[in-house]
Amino acid sequence: MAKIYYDKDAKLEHLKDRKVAVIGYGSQGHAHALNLRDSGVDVIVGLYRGSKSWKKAEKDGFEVYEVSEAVKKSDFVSMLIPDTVQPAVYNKYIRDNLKEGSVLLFAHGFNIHYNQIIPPSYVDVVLVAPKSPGHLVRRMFEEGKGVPALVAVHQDYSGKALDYALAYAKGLGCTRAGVIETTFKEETETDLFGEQVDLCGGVAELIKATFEILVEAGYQPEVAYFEALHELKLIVDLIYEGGIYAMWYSVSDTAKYGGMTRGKRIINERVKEEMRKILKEIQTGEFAREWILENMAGRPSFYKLLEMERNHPIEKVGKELRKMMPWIKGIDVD
Ligand SMILES: NC(=O)C1=CN([C@@H]2O[C@H](COP(=O)(O)OP(=O)(O)OC[C@H]3O[C@@H](n4cnc5c(N)ncnc54)[C@H](OP(=O)(O)O)[C@@H]3O)[C@@H](O)[C@H]2O)C=CC1
Ligand SMILES: CC(=O)[C@](C)(O)C(=O)O
Repeated sequence: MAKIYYDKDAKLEHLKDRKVAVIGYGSQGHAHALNLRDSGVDVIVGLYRGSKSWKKAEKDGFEVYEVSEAVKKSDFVSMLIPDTVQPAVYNKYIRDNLKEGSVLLFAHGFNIHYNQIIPPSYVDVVLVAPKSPGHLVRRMFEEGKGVPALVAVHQDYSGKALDYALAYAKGLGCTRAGVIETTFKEETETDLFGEQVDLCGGVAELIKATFEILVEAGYQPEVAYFEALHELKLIVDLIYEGGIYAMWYSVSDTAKYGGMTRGKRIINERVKEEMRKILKEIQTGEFAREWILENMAGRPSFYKLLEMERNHPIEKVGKELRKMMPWIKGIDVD
């Protein structure tokens, strides 16, 4: 059984004399900066000139500096910019400004695990990876709750790297929920696998396929939306609250029988074989190389695919129907 760390196992005092430079102010960056400051940590923000996040961070009351300046003014650097730009920004603005004994923190292990960033020997290198989108890291903290996280130590120059990681996780509110110690390898490979076959990729394709097949069979798009997407949230909440069995317990016997017999025809052995191939591509670095090359080429496929997602018919139907549900907070995507 994994060792799980909670509030009692983490001491914010380890950050008492530290100045944390949160580099990036996006999904994770804004949440980390706000939660840490609310936890009494001294936080500044590092961005690039012209960043649309600069004004947001200033409006939230942070001192904002260009990345190199923020690193020079700090002894704890939190890398919360996109994985794809981290190596270039690190090499140009961070590496030569890191003080001996600084802590270099990541929220995803990609660039350390695939050797895209090689830190100097005189710093601690740690991971604090919230298992949640950034906006919920903030929302749950404000509600007095927390999201679980993974922590890992890649390099322990000070002998206290895990203490710093746990203190940071506590500052985010993650030790309220529980924090598991892992490795950069395990966090990276499981996170990539989950977001590709389940959380993002798999779920999105299942929702769209359900919607498309119902609509092409002549059912109303609105009915298809409620079945394929809206109700999924309610079902997943049941699973979140009490596990898959609690969901079976709560749905009708007809849904139990239909789901237990037909679900295995969807996620069948052929599908599982494809999932194992995807995991292999992650473990061998094949996916990482493909993603790095896609970015070096200017993201030709990435933007085309994203546009197709944005223009899928389910988006138009959903936007109209969600207007009828004012309790849905919504996320500003423009
Ligand atoms: N999104 C999530 O929920 C999760 C993300 N992570 C990890 O967190 C890290 C940050 O990801 P995420 O929060 O999603 O990133 P976002 O894309 O949401 O935010 C990126 C931030 O970095 C800024 N930025 C972009 N380029 C540069 C640059 N060259 N120099 C300085 N700042 C820059 C952006 O400013 P501007 O907008 O102005 O360009 C923005 O403020 C990644 O390692 C990711 O894997 C981990 C767990 C979950
Ligand atoms: C929220 C999370 O951890 C994801 C889906 O893996 C990500 O956004 O990188």
